[in-house]
Amino acid sequence: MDSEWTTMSTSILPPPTPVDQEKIRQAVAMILEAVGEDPEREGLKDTPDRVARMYVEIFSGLRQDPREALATRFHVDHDEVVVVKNIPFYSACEHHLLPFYGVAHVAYLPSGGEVTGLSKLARLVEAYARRPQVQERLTNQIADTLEQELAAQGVLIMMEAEHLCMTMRGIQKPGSRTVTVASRGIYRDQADRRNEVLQLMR
Ligand SMILES: Nc1nc2c(ncn2[C@@H]2O[C@H](COP(=O)(O)OP(=O)(O)OP(=O)(O)O)[C@@H](O)[C@H]2O)c(=O)[nH]1
Ligand SMILES: [Zn+2]
Repeated sequence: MDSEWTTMSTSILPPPTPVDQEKIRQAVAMILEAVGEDPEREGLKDTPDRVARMYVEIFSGLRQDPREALATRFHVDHDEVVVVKNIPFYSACEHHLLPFYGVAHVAYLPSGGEVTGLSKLARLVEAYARRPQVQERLTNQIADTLEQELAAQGVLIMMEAEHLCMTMRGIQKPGSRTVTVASRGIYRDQADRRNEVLQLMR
Protein backbone atom coordinates (compact mmCIF):
# COMPACT_ATOMS: atom_id res chain seq x y z
CA MET A 1 0.00 0.00 0.00
CA ASP A 2 1.31 3.44 -0.91
CA SER A 3 0.80 5.54 2.21
CA GLU A 4 0.86 8.85 0.32
CA TRP A 5 -2.40 7.80 -1.31
CA THR A 6 -4.10 6.53 1.80
CA THR A 7 -6.83 8.46 3.60
CA MET A 8 -8.28 7.20 6.86
CA SER A 9 -6.76 3.72 6.36
CA THR A 10 -8.19 2.95 2.93
CA SER A 11 -6.00 2.71 -0.14
CA ILE A 12 -7.18 4.42 -3.28
CA LEU A 13 -5.14 1.97 -5.35
CA PRO A 14 -6.77 -1.02 -7.05
CA PRO A 15 -6.48 -4.38 -5.28
CA PRO A 16 -4.35 -6.86 -7.28
CA THR A 17 -7.08 -9.49 -7.70
CA PRO A 18 -10.33 -9.41 -9.70
CA VAL A 19 -13.71 -9.62 -7.90
CA ASP A 20 -14.32 -13.22 -6.74
CA GLN A 21 -17.83 -13.58 -8.16
CA GLU A 22 -18.09 -17.25 -7.16
CA LYS A 23 -17.56 -16.28 -3.53
CA ILE A 24 -20.32 -13.67 -3.77
CA ARG A 25 -22.70 -16.21 -5.34
CA GLN A 26 -22.09 -18.65 -2.49
CA ALA A 27 -22.48 -15.94 0.14
CA VAL A 28 -25.75 -14.63 -1.30
CA ALA A 29 -27.19 -18.17 -1.47
CA MET A 30 -26.22 -18.61 2.19
CA ILE A 31 -27.89 -15.33 3.18
CA LEU A 32 -31.08 -16.33 1.39
CA GLU A 33 -31.04 -19.68 3.19
CA ALA A 34 -30.28 -18.01 6.51
CA VAL A 35 -33.32 -15.74 6.30
CA GLY A 36 -35.51 -18.76 5.56
CA GLU A 37 -35.77 -18.48 1.78
CA ASP A 38 -35.23 -21.23 -0.79
CA PRO A 39 -32.37 -20.09 -3.05
CA GLU A 40 -33.40 -22.75 -5.59
CA ARG A 41 -36.93 -21.47 -6.15
CA GLU A 42 -37.73 -20.02 -9.56
CA GLY A 43 -37.59 -16.32 -8.65
CA LEU A 44 -34.36 -16.64 -6.66
CA LYS A 45 -32.28 -19.16 -8.56
CA ASP A 46 -30.45 -16.52 -10.63
CA THR A 47 -30.28 -14.00 -7.79
CA PRO A 48 -26.82 -14.93 -6.44
CA ASP A 49 -25.38 -14.44 -9.92
CA ARG A 50 -27.23 -11.15 -10.41
CA VAL A 51 -25.99 -9.88 -7.07
CA ALA A 52 -22.41 -10.89 -7.93
CA ARG A 53 -22.57 -8.91 -11.17
CA MET A 54 -24.18 -6.00 -9.34
CA TYR A 55 -21.33 -5.85 -6.82
CA VAL A 56 -18.77 -5.78 -9.64
CA GLU A 57 -20.60 -2.71 -10.91
CA ILE A 58 -21.35 -0.80 -7.71
CA PHE A 59 -17.87 -1.42 -6.27
CA SER A 60 -16.05 -0.83 -9.56
CA GLY A 61 -14.27 2.15 -8.00
CA LEU A 62 -12.14 -0.29 -5.98
CA ARG A 63 -10.46 -1.29 -9.23
CA GLN A 64 -9.79 2.19 -10.52
CA ASP A 65 -7.01 4.59 -9.74
CA PRO A 66 -8.98 7.83 -9.27
CA ARG A 67 -5.96 9.90 -10.28
CA GLU A 68 -6.41 8.62 -13.84
CA ALA A 69 -9.74 10.47 -14.02
CA LEU A 70 -7.76 13.72 -13.97
CA ALA A 71 -5.14 12.76 -16.55
CA THR A 72 -6.67 15.10 -19.18
CA ARG A 73 -5.40 18.59 -18.49
CA PHE A 74 -5.10 21.65 -20.61
CA HIS A 75 -4.31 25.30 -20.36
CA VAL A 76 -6.96 28.05 -20.48
CA ASP A 77 -6.76 31.67 -19.46
CA HIS A 78 -8.88 31.33 -16.36
CA ASP A 79 -7.84 32.28 -12.87
CA GLU A 80 -11.19 32.12 -11.08
CA VAL A 81 -13.01 29.28 -9.45
CA VAL A 82 -14.54 26.42 -11.47
CA VAL A 83 -17.68 24.91 -9.91
CA VAL A 84 -19.60 21.86 -11.14
CA LYS A 85 -22.80 21.55 -9.14
CA ASN A 86 -25.34 18.78 -8.65
CA ILE A 87 -23.28 15.81 -9.80
CA PRO A 88 -25.47 12.83 -8.88
CA PHE A 89 -23.72 9.97 -7.11
CA TYR A 90 -24.57 6.57 -5.63
CA SER A 91 -22.41 4.96 -2.97
CA ALA A 92 -22.76 2.20 -0.38
CA CYS A 93 -22.44 2.77 3.34
CA GLU A 94 -19.69 0.53 4.63
CA HIS A 95 -21.55 -0.20 7.86
CA HIS A 96 -24.69 -1.73 6.35
CA LEU A 97 -23.91 -2.03 2.63
CA LEU A 98 -27.03 -0.01 1.92
CA PRO A 99 -27.01 2.83 -0.60
CA PHE A 100 -26.41 6.44 0.21
CA TYR A 101 -26.96 8.77 -2.68
CA GLY A 102 -27.34 12.41 -3.52
CA VAL A 103 -25.36 15.16 -5.20
CA ALA A 104 -21.79 16.40 -5.10
CA HIS A 105 -20.73 20.01 -5.69
CA VAL A 106 -17.10 20.24 -6.77
CA ALA A 107 -15.12 23.48 -6.88
CA TYR A 108 -11.46 24.21 -7.47
CA LEU A 109 -9.28 27.23 -8.11
CA PRO A 110 -6.87 26.32 -10.92
CA SER A 111 -3.18 26.96 -10.57
CA GLY A 112 -1.47 28.75 -13.46
CA GLY A 113 -4.48 28.24 -15.75
CA GLU A 114 -4.19 24.45 -15.73
CA VAL A 115 -7.66 22.91 -15.77
CA THR A 116 -9.13 19.47 -16.33
CA GLY A 117 -12.18 18.46 -18.37
CA LEU A 118 -15.50 19.09 -16.60
CA SER A 119 -16.60 15.49 -17.05
CA LYS A 120 -13.41 14.39 -15.32
CA LEU A 121 -14.63 15.95 -12.09
CA ALA A 122 -17.71 13.71 -12.27
CA ARG A 123 -15.47 10.72 -13.08
CA LEU A 124 -13.43 11.48 -9.97
CA VAL A 125 -16.60 11.48 -7.83
CA GLU A 126 -17.63 8.13 -9.37
CA ALA A 127 -14.25 6.51 -8.77
CA TYR A 128 -14.51 7.18 -5.04
CA ALA A 129 -18.28 6.73 -4.66
CA ARG A 130 -18.32 3.22 -6.13
CA ARG A 131 -16.71 1.66 -3.08
CA PRO A 132 -17.84 0.79 0.44
CA GLN A 133 -17.67 4.26 1.97
CA VAL A 134 -18.58 6.73 4.65
CA GLN A 135 -19.61 10.11 3.38
CA GLU A 136 -16.89 12.02 5.22
CA ARG A 137 -14.08 9.92 3.72
CA LEU A 138 -15.63 10.11 0.26
CA THR A 139 -15.70 13.92 0.48
CA ASN A 140 -12.11 14.13 1.73
CA GLN A 141 -10.70 11.73 -0.85
CA ILE A 142 -12.19 13.75 -3.70
CA ALA A 143 -10.74 16.96 -2.22
CA ASP A 144 -7.27 15.49 -1.65
CA THR A 145 -6.95 13.99 -5.13
CA LEU A 146 -8.15 17.17 -6.82
CA GLU A 147 -5.74 19.32 -4.81
CA GLN A 148 -2.77 17.04 -5.39
CA GLU A 149 -3.28 16.12 -9.05
CA LEU A 150 -4.15 19.60 -10.32
CA ALA A 151 -1.93 21.43 -7.83
CA ALA A 152 -5.08 23.52 -7.28
CA GLN A 153 -4.78 26.68 -5.20
CA GLY A 154 -8.01 25.77 -3.47
CA VAL A 155 -10.59 22.98 -3.44
CA LEU A 156 -14.06 22.90 -1.91
CA ILE A 157 -16.28 19.82 -2.03
CA MET A 158 -19.82 19.64 -0.68
CA MET A 159 -21.88 16.44 -0.72
CA GLU A 160 -25.53 16.06 0.24
CA ALA A 161 -26.95 12.58 0.59
CA GLU A 162 -29.73 10.41 1.91
CA HIS A 163 -28.58 7.27 3.70
CA LEU A 164 -30.95 4.33 3.37
CA CYS A 165 -29.52 2.87 6.57
CA MET A 166 -31.12 5.85 8.34
CA THR A 167 -34.37 5.87 6.41
CA MET A 168 -35.50 2.30 5.63
CA ARG A 169 -34.17 0.71 8.83
CA GLY A 170 -32.76 1.59 12.25
CA ILE A 171 -33.72 5.09 13.32
CA GLN A 172 -36.01 5.43 10.23
CA LYS A 173 -35.82 9.13 9.45
CA PRO A 174 -36.86 9.52 5.82
CA GLY A 175 -36.03 12.91 4.35
CA SER A 176 -32.98 13.42 6.55
CA ARG A 177 -30.00 14.66 4.53
CA THR A 178 -26.34 14.51 5.47
CA VAL A 179 -24.13 17.36 4.26
CA THR A 180 -20.34 17.09 4.33
CA VAL A 181 -17.73 19.64 3.28
CA ALA A 182 -14.00 19.31 2.61
CA SER A 183 -11.89 22.40 1.95
CA ARG A 184 -8.24 22.65 0.95
CA GLY A 185 -5.78 25.46 0.32
CA ILE A 186 -7.23 28.93 -0.03
CA TYR A 187 -10.77 27.72 0.75
CA ARG A 188 -9.61 26.31 4.03
CA ASP A 189 -7.54 29.34 4.99
CA GLN A 190 -9.73 32.25 3.84
CA ALA A 191 -13.31 32.30 5.12
CA ASP A 192 -14.46 35.01 2.68
CA ARG A 193 -13.21 33.02 -0.34
CA ARG A 194 -14.84 29.86 1.03
CA ASN A 195 -18.14 31.67 1.57
CA GLU A 196 -18.12 32.96 -2.03
CA VAL A 197 -17.96 29.40 -3.32
CA LEU A 198 -20.51 28.11 -0.82
CA GLN A 199 -22.89 30.80 -2.17
CA LEU A 200 -22.36 29.50 -5.71
CA MET A 201 -23.12 25.97 -4.53
CA ARG A 202 -26.48 26.91 -2.99
N1 LIG B 1 -20.39 9.33 10.13
C1 LIG B 1 -21.04 8.51 9.31
N2 LIG B 1 -21.83 7.57 9.84
C2 LIG B 1 -22.48 6.76 8.99
C3 LIG B 1 -22.38 6.84 7.61
N3 LIG B 1 -23.17 5.88 7.07
C4 LIG B 1 -23.73 5.24 8.10
N4 LIG B 1 -23.33 5.76 9.28
C5 LIG B 1 -23.65 5.44 10.68
O1 LIG B 1 -22.86 4.38 11.14
C6 LIG B 1 -23.36 4.03 12.41
C7 LIG B 1 -23.12 2.58 12.71
O2 LIG B 1 -23.54 2.45 14.05
P1 LIG B 1 -23.60 1.05 14.81
O3 LIG B 1 -24.16 1.33 16.19
O4 LIG B 1 -22.29 0.35 14.70
O5 LIG B 1 -24.64 0.21 13.93
P2 LIG B 1 -26.22 0.01 14.12
O6 LIG B 1 -26.50 -0.69 15.41
O7 LIG B 1 -26.75 -0.63 12.87
O8 LIG B 1 -26.71 1.52 14.24
P3 LIG B 1 -28.13 2.20 13.92
O9 LIG B 1 -28.08 2.64 12.48
O10 LIG B 1 -28.20 3.38 14.86
O11 LIG B 1 -29.20 1.19 14.15
C8 LIG B 1 -24.83 4.46 12.39
O12 LIG B 1 -24.97 5.52 13.31
C9 LIG B 1 -25.04 4.98 10.96
O13 LIG B 1 -25.98 6.03 10.89
C10 LIG B 1 -21.53 7.85 7.08
O14 LIG B 1 -21.36 8.01 5.87
N5 LIG B 1 -20.89 8.65 7.96
ZN1 LIG C 1 -25.30 2.44 7.01
